[in-house]
Amino acid sequence: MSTTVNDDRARAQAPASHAAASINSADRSFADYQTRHLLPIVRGITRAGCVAYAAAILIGLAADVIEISLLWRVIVVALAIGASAAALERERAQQGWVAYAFMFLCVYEIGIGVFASANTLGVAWVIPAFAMMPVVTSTAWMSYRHFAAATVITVTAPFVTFALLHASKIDLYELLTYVFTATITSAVIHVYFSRLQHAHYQLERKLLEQAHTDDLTGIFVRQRFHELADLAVRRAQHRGEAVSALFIDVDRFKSINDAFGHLVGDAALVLVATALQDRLRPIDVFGRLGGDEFAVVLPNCRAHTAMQVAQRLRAAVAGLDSPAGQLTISVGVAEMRDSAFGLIGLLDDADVALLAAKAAGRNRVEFFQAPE
Ligand SMILES: Nc1nc2c(ncn2[C@@H]2O[C@H](COP(=O)(O)OP(=O)(O)OP(=O)(O)O)[C@@H](O)[C@H]2O)c(=O)[nH]1
Repeated sequence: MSTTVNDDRARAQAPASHAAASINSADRSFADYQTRHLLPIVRGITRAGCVAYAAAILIGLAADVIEISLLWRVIVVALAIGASAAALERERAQQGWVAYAFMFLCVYEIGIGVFASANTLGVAWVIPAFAMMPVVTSTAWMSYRHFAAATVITVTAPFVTFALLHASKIDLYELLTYVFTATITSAVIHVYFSRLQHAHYQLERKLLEQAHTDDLTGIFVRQRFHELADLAVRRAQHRGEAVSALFIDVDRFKSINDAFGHLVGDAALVLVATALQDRLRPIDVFGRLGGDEFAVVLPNCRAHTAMQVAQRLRAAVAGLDSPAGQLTISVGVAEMRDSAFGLIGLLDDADVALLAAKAAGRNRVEFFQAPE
């Protein structure tokens, strides 16, 4: 599953008014989740189906009920079953594997019918196989629509087969009884499995959001910031674009805590984080590194522009109306010097510049000066 910086920002940081806009991306990620969790189940079912068909042929031959003159039919259809299972093994794209799952189902239903046509016991032998199909495949479908389509196939195919092979009335009644029961059972399994899947997906999302965002300020925590910033730096380097970073620290924050208490200190941190975030672009990666330290990675941004952004952020914080009196920040700015440096090198440079800003008196922006 690929997560873009924008998707992640939208999920983790979007205000409620943007919630509707992210519905589509939520749907997309549920489909990704299903591919992650459902595809192994579907592949397991198709592998088991291949083994079951091969076993049925061998048992049929051992029991001497397969008509040797018609053996080719069964073998041809067995190869088709194997081919559609093999296609499913290779496909990961959602549209593709769903299509192959339906193809496998159709070929398998035909395979059961062909098996009935090539053995001396006729349809009686395959009634359990037809009845098992809805139950066995009940968990494989991504939506109620897909499940309904699969049900139409698993219910229709045996009756078409029985009509073509002129099954007796008693066989038809037997089939009807089992397929009816199996279809109801499969619907129950599918509904409960889907609900479970949805609940698990929502829980997974919630836990990820909690793990990725700082509960005080609502912005990315250090680890997530590093992951997304690293991605942004690599992407910029791959495209040959400039990338810059800001290292930000609130000035004399300890004295704010000491003078006003930690609750007011917390409120000041929220004010600062919100003011900074509001002035950044959606593609910028912004995180809290810990305490009163923040960092920003600015993709496609040269030193000159990064300095302007930093000055804008500094001025915005200095203009905040805070219960802790005037708040100020110091900002260190650096532009990626050498592609071999990577994110860590870039942040190190910005950190050195931040120390220079602190040393020069705070409430300042300093650019990293590379040693001669
Ligand atoms: N209220 C509050 N305080 C925090 C939090 N995390 C860290 N701190 C405090 O933030 C202060 C950070 O101080 P420093 O950055 O070391 O120093 P400073 O006072 O800001 O001084 P300079 O950085 O040199 O300007 C410490 O006193 C921490 O206890 C938090 O989540 N809430």
